Amino acid sequence: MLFESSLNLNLKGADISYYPNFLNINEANKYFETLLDSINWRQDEITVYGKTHLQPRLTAFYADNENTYKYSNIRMYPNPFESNLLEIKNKIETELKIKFSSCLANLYRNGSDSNGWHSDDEKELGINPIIASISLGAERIFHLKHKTDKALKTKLILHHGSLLIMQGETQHNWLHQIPKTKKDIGKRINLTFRIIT
Ligand SMILES: O=C(O)CCC(=O)C(=O)O
Ligand SMILES: [Fe+2]
Repeated sequence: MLFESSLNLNLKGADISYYPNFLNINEANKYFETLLDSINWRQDEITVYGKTHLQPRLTAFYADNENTYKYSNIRMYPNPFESNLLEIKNKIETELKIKFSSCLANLYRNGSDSNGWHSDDEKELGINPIIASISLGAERIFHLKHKTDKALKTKLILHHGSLLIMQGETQHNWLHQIPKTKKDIGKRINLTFRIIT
């Protein structure tokens, strides 16, 4: 059973579980190497608090429909799914028994790339979205903090081949980020499968 070693974070007003070995090492290595080249990576300009700057990572957006995804004042137009992403999507869907429509991919080129505090609460995700997030490559730290109760925060390392699932009220009550790190680390790919209708 793939999910035998899972961890529920047990956070107030959140439903987050973590599966460190969702992909085995051979699958994880293969997907990391192929997706670095096969994904249509780009660096967009975003506008946050009225200021426009380049996003501190590369991204790409894939979907099996035409629906766009708008966040931080950019609108992402989907590419059709490519074969490796489809394989991973199918594997997650088989395990979770949920269909995803879309995948937002992130490439953190080194420790200077990051993803600032946010919730995935855009209206096209619907209420209480489920997000399945795959990590490949360098390990990065995932920070979580409660929106109102300042005492509540936690962090976990996202391992190569792992799956993190956020669902329920998580995005209402919590923010997450991938901070920069001064460590000399390599590239990390993150794939967030979402339902965008
Ligand atoms: O890179 C990660 O693990 C998080 C990505 C993320 O939060 C997002 O794309 O919304
Ligand atoms: Fe996010």
